[in-house]
Amino acid sequence: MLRLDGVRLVHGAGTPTEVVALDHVDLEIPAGQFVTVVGSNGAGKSSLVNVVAGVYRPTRGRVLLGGRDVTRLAVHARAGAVARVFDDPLAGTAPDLSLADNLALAAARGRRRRLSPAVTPGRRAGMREDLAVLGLGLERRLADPVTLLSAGQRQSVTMLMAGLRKPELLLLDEHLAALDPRTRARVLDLTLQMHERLGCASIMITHSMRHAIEVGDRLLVMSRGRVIYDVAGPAKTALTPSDLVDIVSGLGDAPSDRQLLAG
Ligand SMILES: Nc1ncnc2c1ncn2[C@@H]1O[C@H](COP(=O)(O)OP(=O)(O)OP(=O)(O)O)[C@@H](O)[C@H]1O
Repeated sequence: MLRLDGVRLVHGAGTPTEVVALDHVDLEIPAGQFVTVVGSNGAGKSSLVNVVAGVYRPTRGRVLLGGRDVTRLAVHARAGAVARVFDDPLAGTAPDLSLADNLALAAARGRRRRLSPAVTPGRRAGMREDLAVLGLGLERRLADPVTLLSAGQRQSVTMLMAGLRKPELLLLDEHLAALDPRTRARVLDLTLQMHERLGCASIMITHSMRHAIEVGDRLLVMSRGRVIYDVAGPAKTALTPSDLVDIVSGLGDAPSDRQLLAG
């Protein structure tokens, strides 16, 4: 379970370029829940994920993971519990290392490093099995540097790597954005299978209104650093993309920033 208590994040505090990226964010996401997040540019979606991942320390408030206060833990210190997939398919893997080495590094993430051969024959067999599940023939390419793989193949491998450490939390930062429609559908399937298998909490940032509505259990809309709309169940599935565009752009039924401030 992920919990944010009164999280505020200010960049450049006290300078002329001060920006309040997150403000009064209170959020609980139980294990097993898949949450989609939408909002216009600059709404605070990446800031939310960055605070949860430990990239930024909140100016105020707390972040709890599995009941543990991780607010002051650095990215590497929570890497065993939090996995993240970025929008750039090239960001999640080390390009010059082989597929096998990338998988070995991912499996070791968040663990104490030991001086032992990274890829034993036994581990190689396990990697082939894991890769075969992707259905991309990558189980025959363990020795290839990942730079030879297509964007969709790399993002699929990144998803696989994210799941290897059995994280409590999966952060998906527009991870489908750079993919063509067919690959996008395949990586989304893989994402949902992984979420089910891990039983973790997942947060998926998207600019696709259709995905935001159709995927997952709960939908959050962010605006100016706040969660202004939080919907689940039948009310979520009843939304249309056009309703959601209205809410995101401040024309719909979500409470306005003015109402939130008043309340
Ligand atoms: N490192 C930083 N330094 C200063 N300001 C920042 C920094 N990171 C984000 N911001 C500002 O914080 C606000 C929220 O940005 P954030 O990236 O979280 O928005 P977003 O909803 O993810 O937007 P997008 O959809 O464009 O990615 C913006 O005004 C942004 O310019």
